[in-house]
Amino acid sequence: MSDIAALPFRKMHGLGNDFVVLDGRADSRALALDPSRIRAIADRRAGIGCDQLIVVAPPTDRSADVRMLIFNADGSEVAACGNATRCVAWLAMAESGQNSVVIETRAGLLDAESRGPSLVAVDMGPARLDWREIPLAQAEDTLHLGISAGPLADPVAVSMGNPHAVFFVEDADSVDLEALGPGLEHHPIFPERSNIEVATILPATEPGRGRIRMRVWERGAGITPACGTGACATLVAAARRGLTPRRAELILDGGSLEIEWLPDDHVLMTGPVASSFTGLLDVSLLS
Ligand SMILES: N[C@@H](CCC[C@H](N)C(=O)O)C(=O)O
Repeated sequence: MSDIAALPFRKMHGLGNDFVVLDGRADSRALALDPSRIRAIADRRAGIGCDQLIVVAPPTDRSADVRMLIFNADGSEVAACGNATRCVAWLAMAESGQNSVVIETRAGLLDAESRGPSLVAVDMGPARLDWREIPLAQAEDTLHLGISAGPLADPVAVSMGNPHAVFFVEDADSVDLEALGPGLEHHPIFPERSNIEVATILPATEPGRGRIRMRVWERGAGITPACGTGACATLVAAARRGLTPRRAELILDGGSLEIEWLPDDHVLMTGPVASSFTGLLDVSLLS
């Protein structure tokens, strides 16, 4: 029998966008996973299966309660993940018994607070709109990016700490994202690749609050049922184009998020958190 202990994990999700969450504060092996191990854990047939692997780590900034590391299913480390931020905030608030928490990410310090037993609001920081911040390979107007693929054209580029290209279409549900996503994700205009959103503006049901149907092809993960940063980027893109007010319900495959682009340019995201089960990672996935 192996004397190497298995590593505890928790499976969580935000609107079906699912995560394997490891605690690097309790076991430093979680802080040293290389991309091939991350891919093995994320594999839905041979591993645990997830869209992103999240490692909770000790903060390096004294004003933060916890730090989170974010890895896509393909093993790439990224700076932002809206749905996982709500999950980590929920865990940190459960640990501390507090109603609010500060989370350190590579995209910055994010303030989160509880809005109910399994509802969390996160200030996702400012939307970044300069072409260098997306980043793009060359100077371009981020409100009208000159790229296209099949029926998709003229996206808005927004960074929420990670890159997004939002295409507005008549009917987001009829877009073949499986076919169009990979080429757009790897388009040469995006030196760090990009997340790709397709969005349709729906009739509003109350004044001052838009409604947007959105689907996503995530960089490093493919089609997922929801993307928190994608929802933030889509609301910002719609408001910049004058298609909605600065607040909207974003209707994703996995459910809805409430998004508001605040006057200080920060984006507030509110949505649910779910903890599915806990388990032990087989040591064969760690070596
Ligand atoms: N699912 C996430 C975004 C995860 C990272 C993204 N795929 C990227 O590569 O930037 C979310 O909820 O925001």
